[in-house]
This record gives sequence, structure tokens and C-alpha cells, in this order.
Amino acid sequence: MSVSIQSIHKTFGTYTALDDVSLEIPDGSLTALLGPSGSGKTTLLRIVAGLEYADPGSGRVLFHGEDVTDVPAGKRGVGFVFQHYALFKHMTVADNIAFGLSVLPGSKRPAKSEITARVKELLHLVKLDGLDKRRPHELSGGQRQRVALARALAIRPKVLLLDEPFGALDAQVRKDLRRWLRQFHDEIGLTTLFVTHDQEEALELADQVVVMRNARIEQTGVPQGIYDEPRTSFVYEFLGEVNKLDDGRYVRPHEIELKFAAEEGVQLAGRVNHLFVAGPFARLSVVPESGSRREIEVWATREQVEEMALAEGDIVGLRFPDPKPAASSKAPHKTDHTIHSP
Ligand SMILES: Nc1ncnc2c1ncn2[C@@H]1O[C@H](COP(=O)(O)OP(=O)(O)OP(=O)(O)O)[C@@H](O)[C@H]1O
Repeated sequence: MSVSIQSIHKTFGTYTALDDVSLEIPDGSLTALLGPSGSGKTTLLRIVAGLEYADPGSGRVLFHGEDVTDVPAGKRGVGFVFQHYALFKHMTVADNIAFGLSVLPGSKRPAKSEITARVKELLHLVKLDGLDKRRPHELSGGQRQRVALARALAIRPKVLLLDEPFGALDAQVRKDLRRWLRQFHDEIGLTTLFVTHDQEEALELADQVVVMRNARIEQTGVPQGIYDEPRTSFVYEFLGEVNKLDDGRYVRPHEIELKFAAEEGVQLAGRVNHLFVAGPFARLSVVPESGSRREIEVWATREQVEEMALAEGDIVGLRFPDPKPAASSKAPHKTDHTIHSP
């Protein structure tokens, strides 16, 4: 089921939460809404869900070409998972998953045996076989979020909406669940819209990344396209660490070559102000010897730092990649790298 968001405007009193937002979500894709706090991600997700409505007359939401702008949430066929576990504490895992089915009106409610079979199937899908009798407090945070996902899927939604579903979990669990979700998505192929403020999560998970800022979409594209060719300085900075050179160029720390100061090809000499080695990686802050006072962040390997016998206070040479056009600070309004339905 494709989702088309067309010229949506949303105000809360005098505050504009969404300002003329348009977005195409291809059928079966995993799209990440990425942006800082307050940029409008959740509001957009809630409007797609039907939990919130756009300003009257402002725009439309289409599901597979059908206008659902005024259709209430319960009739849109969407499944949600939120950051904070919304599981019913007093119910077993199986009852939590079955909830959406067991509250359907009589004519639509499946038979008990069908519900039991569906719960079993869903538990298997989210890799929690055998945990049906447990209660939420007997599960880990990651397991609880998988139950929440199974519950969202019970009604066989046409669109899955996830609002920072891993936001409350610790870093390692988050990483594992992120990979698991990607595989899971590939297996079931359900059109999914995912809200996150974590750029790594968005870049690793999504087919399409939508960067939001101040109630608008700043850039839309495939992860590598957005990372390699950010169209604005905001996107450059939001997608990972970046150095802004005096000539206005943006250079990522891993793109800078670290050399001895007298070596051929060196473009800038500077003093190592800070050196931090973690596992196989090394991060250096280099203060240019002349001119700019801007510190330059450089990422290298531990091996290279050890081979060069570098220490804080040493003078090193840097070589930058060939110039790319400087990013403009103006927000573009058009979609950049569009992706196509798989
Ligand atoms: N019901 C509401 N009433 C008034 N203002 C609201 C309401 N819901 C959201 N807002 C405001 O709209 C703006 C966008 O909020 P939204 O939750 O969409 O941002 P977000 O990008 O999801 O942020 P976060 O990552 O912090 O969840 C915020 O400034 C928020 O305070």
C-alpha cells in the first residue's frame, strides 16, 4: 500500500508544526522520518495514522490512491508501535497480541481458535515462540517492543507506523533490534513509516530517509545519496560529524588523509590537540598552525596513529578530498533522490 502525503499544513494555535509537507512513500518501502526534537516527525506520523488531522482544507493523505484524509484511525488499517511500551501490564503476552482482534465487533471478530492460531503465528514471526503466557514485566525491553509489534500486526494492517520504537532501549539492544527489524521488514514487505532522531538508525534501516527541520522536509532520498550529497548545511551537520573549512567546504572526518607535516600532498599543517584511541579507531582534533583557529576533526585507524607514533602536541599534515560544491544553507523544497517501489 503506497502512501501519498500532499501539501499538509498543521497548526496548534499559532504554532506551525507542519508547513506544506508532501511525501511519497512507495508500497512496501521502509521510510524513516529523521529530524531533531520538535521538527514535526510525530505530528506527521499521527496525521498518517488518523490520530491527528491536518488543518481543514490544507492537503490530503492518500492510501494507494484513495483519499483517507477524513477517515478515522480505526478505519485506516494502520498498526502502531510507540516508544513507551503500551502493553497492558495485567494481560499475558498472548492476550496483549490478541487484543485488537478480540475487541472487533461480533461480525468481524475471528473465532477463538482462529485468534489463538494467529497469536501463535505472530509470536513465531517476532521470534518469541513459547512466551505467550508471560506478562510484560517478565520480558526484556527488546522483547516487549517485539510484542508491541506483534500486537500492531495482529489486525493485518496495510501500513505500519513506528514512533521511536527503540528509543527507550540501551544502545546494544537498539542495534540488534534495528537489524532484526530490517530483516523482518524484508520478510513481510509491509509499507512502514519509522520516526527517529538517530541518524545512524535512519541510514542503516531505511530505503528512504526524510530529513525534517522546523516543520518542513529538508531533503528526501536514499540513505547513501543523502549522506554523500546533502543539499543543505543542516543536513550535512545532522547526518554525522563534519568539518566546515574556511573556504566553506564541508569535509567529513573520515575523508581527511593524515600525514606527516613534511610529506608530499599535505595541504594544511596543524597541532594534534586531542588524540583518542578506541579499539581499532582513532579520533584526532587538529588545530591549524596558521590562519584558522577552527579545530579539525580527523578519524584514522589506531594502526596508522601507532605507525606514525603520534602523540598530543605533535604537528601533523592533512590532505582534504577534492572540492565538492559547498552546501547552500537554503532549504530545498523538491524531493532529491526518489526511490522506486521494490
Ligand atoms: N497537541 C499539541 N498541542 C500543541 N503543540 C503541539 C502538539 N503536538 C505537538 N506540538 C508541537 O509541535 C511541534 C512538533 O512536535 P512533534 O512531536 O511532531 O515533533 P518531533 O519531531 O516528533 O519531536 P520529538 O523527536 O521530540 O518527538 C513541537 O514544537 C510540539 O511542541
